[in-house]
Amino acid sequence: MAARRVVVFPSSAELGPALAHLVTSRAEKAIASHGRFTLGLSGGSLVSMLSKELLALPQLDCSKWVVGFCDERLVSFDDPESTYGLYKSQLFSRVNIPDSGILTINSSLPVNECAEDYTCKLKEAFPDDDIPVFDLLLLGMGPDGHTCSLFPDHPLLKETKKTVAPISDSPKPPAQRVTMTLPVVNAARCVAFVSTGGSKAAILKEVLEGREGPAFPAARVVPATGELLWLFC
Ligand SMILES: O=C1O[C@H](COP(=O)(O)O)[C@@H](O)[C@H](O)[C@H]1O
Repeated sequence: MAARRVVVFPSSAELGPALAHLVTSRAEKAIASHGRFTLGLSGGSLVSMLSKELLALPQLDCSKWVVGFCDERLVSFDDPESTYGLYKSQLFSRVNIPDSGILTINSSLPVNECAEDYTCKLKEAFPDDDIPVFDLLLLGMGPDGHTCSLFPDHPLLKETKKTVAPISDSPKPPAQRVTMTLPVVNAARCVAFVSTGGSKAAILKEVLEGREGPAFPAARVVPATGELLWLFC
């Protein structure tokens, strides 16, 4: 297990540029080592912060990026809840990432088939890995300690075989989603949580310091050999 690094920023004005630097420095390193950069994106508050910060960079070359989704809501891409839809309008449409480098779900499928289809897409994108190994996963954490679409006390926390799982009883709407499982998250080369807002401070303390009772989903993110970073303000 690699060491965890926790960085506290006074505000999102400082956290944002550090996040952009993390992404571009990991991209540079990955492309130099294996010719492409594989990035897993979360939704929620991360979308606008990441998009704004990456677009503010003087130069951004995404031509060798392969982007997947740590979780995705099963809604059409033009629905305001669609994580892909939000990134498309705020980021992908403004940078040079090829369409073939964006691994979207098929939102017209029923949730179980959608998860199977996304599993196949990841397998095709990572033909040499038994389990997809992303260069960088950017995760959020909800005020209940959830991450991806892995919620407290949910049976999906125990999933060990699937790389992508369906969920149809998400306590946070929309109810139907697909999510990377903990084995994929914990196989990444680097996992970075981005957490902003005082409302999450109490739960963050419990995630970082542990608590009595079952660990929160976010606390179960412990990359086997990769790095774990927490960026929060
Ligand atoms: O529903 C979701 O929530 C989490 C946390 O979102 P935030 O708005 O509290 O940052 C997010 O990471 C996940 O991708 C999303 O589907």
